[in-house]
Amino acid sequence: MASFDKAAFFNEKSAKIYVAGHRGLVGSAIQRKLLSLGFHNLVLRTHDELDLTRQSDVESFFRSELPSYVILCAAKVGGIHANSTYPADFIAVNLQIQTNVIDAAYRCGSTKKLIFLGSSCIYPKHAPQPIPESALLTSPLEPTNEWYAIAKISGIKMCQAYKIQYGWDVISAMPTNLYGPFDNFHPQNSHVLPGLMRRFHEAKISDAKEVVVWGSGSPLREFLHVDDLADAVLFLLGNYDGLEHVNVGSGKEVTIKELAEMIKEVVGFQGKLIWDPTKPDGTPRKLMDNSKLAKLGWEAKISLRDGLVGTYKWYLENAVNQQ
Ligand SMILES: NC(=O)C1=CN([C@@H]2O[C@H](COP(=O)(O)OP(=O)(O)OC[C@H]3O[C@@H](n4cnc5c(N)ncnc54)[C@H](OP(=O)(O)O)[C@@H]3O)[C@@H](O)[C@H]2O)C=CC1
Ligand SMILES: C[C@H]1O[C@H](OP(=O)(O)OP(=O)(O)OC[C@H]2O[C@@H](n3cnc4c(=O)[nH]c(N)nc43)[C@H](O)[C@@H]2O)[C@@H](O)[C@@H](O)C1=O
Repeated sequence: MASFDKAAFFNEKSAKIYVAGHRGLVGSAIQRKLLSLGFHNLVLRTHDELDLTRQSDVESFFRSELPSYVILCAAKVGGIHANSTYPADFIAVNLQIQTNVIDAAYRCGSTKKLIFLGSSCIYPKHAPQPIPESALLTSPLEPTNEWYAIAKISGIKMCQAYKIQYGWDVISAMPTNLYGPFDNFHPQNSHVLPGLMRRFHEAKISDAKEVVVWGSGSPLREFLHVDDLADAVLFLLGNYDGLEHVNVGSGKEVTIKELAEMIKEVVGFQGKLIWDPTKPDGTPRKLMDNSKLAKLGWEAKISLRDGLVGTYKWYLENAVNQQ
């Protein structure tokens, strides 16, 4: 197995890079970033072309493509409602995808480095704030997304195990809540930001007087624009080869009430917000400690307000007729 030269990644513009999940929120941003930096030998497969839950298909794909780098952003993803409603899918599909991809990438022999993406929901419900990487597995998880979190924790541990046993250069990044172009704007299954953007937009168009927002409005969340995340992922590929996972966030948090007011204003909805207390709040607070990544030399650039304006523009131009 070739060893990883930290400086080399950004000079290897012809390296074969497999972006798993390239049509999703994160994968599409990573693809844009790679192309903008001059990387041109990308390997891409849609879900229909390669179902990553099928072990033998994944093994054949790696044996024939032999990528040098793998960025693993294919996953079963959704907001608080989807996580609570489809726990079997969230645990099984994510375990299958990540196990198949990580193992096949290692065994095909060509992959110099793989980055696995987890999520800030791996941390305990009542973790110390801001949450350091060392808070992993220190107390119970948030019940609304524990199935997804357990799969993601297994992914981190699998990467560590392959690094320890085989000396393979495999790392994990834990992004906070993300948003941006190519997000999922589904009314029930999406995350809060695209879900509310769509609801406020549809209320504005239909001249509705009220919009219902889930929960109490008091939970705190940290949002990161997906273009910042893509930049951080490539930064880590070029600059990090440690055993421990790395938090990736903006360092800024807002309450869901503040977020809702901001989206309302960006969309231009004039009516009232009605809070639905029958819907779960989820984790009360989820601000990550991003000092490890800051010490390596990376920080977020896109403010939440600018990111919201850009995302709403993208929504109007590309996704407004989505079902
Ligand atoms: N969105 C967020 O707020 C956060 C996301 N993350 C993590 O970032 C990563 C990317 O998430 P995100 O971009 O939001 O997710 P999306 O749902 O936007 O994209 C997921 C991608 O995975 C692909 N995919 C899903 N199942 C399969 C399968 N069985 N076989 C092949 N491909 C499959 C989809 O392919 P296709 O398009 O062809 O259907 C899609 O391109 C995930 O690991 C997620 O856990 C972490 C923190 C927050
Ligand atoms: C990224 C992270 O995302 C998920 O965790 P979450 O942060 O709780 O995700 P969320 O965006 O769905 O909700 C954030 C908050 O917002 C409130 N909320 C209000 N109104 C709407 C609403 O309309 N839709 C949604 N989804 N939430 C709403 C909602 O009640 C909650 O208090 C994990 O499942 C897991 O997938 C994960 O890793």
